[in-house]
Amino acid sequence: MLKVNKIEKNYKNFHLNCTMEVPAGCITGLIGENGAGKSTTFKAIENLIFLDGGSVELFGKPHDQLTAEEKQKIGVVLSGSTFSDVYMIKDVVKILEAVYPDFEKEKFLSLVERFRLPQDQKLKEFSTGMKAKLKLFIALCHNASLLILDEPTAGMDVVARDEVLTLLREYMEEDESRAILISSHISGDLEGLCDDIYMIHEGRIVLHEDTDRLLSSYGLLKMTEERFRTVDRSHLLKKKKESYGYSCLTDEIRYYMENYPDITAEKGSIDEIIMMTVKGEAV
Ligand SMILES: Nc1ncnc2c1ncn2[C@@H]1O[C@H](COP(=O)(O)OP(=O)(O)OP(=O)(O)O)[C@@H](O)[C@H]1O
Repeated sequence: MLKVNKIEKNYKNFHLNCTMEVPAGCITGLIGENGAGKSTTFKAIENLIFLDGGSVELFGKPHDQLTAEEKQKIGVVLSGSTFSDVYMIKDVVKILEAVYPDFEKEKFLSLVERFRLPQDQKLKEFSTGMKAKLKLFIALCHNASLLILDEPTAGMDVVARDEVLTLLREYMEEDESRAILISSHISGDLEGLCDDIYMIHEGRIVLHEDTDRLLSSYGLLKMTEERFRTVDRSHLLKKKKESYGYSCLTDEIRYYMENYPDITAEKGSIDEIIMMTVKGEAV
């Protein structure tokens, strides 16, 4: 449904070089620290910035050749974008009715009620989390087949984040041919939601993995220096020197558990896997 093929974007101190794919029926996550290149990737997909190289395909077509109807099939949350502060929900509804032929007004208003957004206040009086929910409801309410969501949970508390993740799961359950690309720097949000996860660091994709495999097969191994010298390194991805020897990231934790009982093996959290992927040394 979405193919990002070796896109490049050069800023003064930043170079993006990214390849990724979002198939129909999948929720794909993009995770990375501040400044890693998530928003730049999303803007590139949305054709909001000029590319220095590569291409983006949406629904099998170059992204700059989509018809108005095809563009309506994409629901977008981008960081920063919002309506005028003086609008109230009823004004937003009027605009959405004019912009989207497929605008689902009843669904939109039921979400506004379900998530308790105030209908008698101007947007400038909305909290950050309320504004973030409003942006997401707009993306969800014009029957899009692909959602491109840049940090949709930014500014939300734990309860609101959980509610929103439930909403996204419901959206996929309604029609399994849909797809979602979602970014976050909070790994917990993506861990329980996404089918696969891309990690971006300094503009490059440093890891792409099925979420189940990431959680079941990746792990951290702790071993003495002596063991490190003799261990089979074919499934070691990164290493880090420690006082006791080495800690290593593996994508085959069971292999080491079965064959090296003297090695301490721990299933890593996604945050630990990211830290080792980014900060660890090549083996
Ligand atoms: N218009 C621009 N001009 C120059 N540099 C830019 C521009 N837009 C982004 N950058 C730089 O590109 C890099 C990536 O920024 P980007 O917003 O894509 O990161 P991000 O992963 O979305 O970060 P965050 O989690 O903080 O939102 C940063 O170093 C940023 O300073």
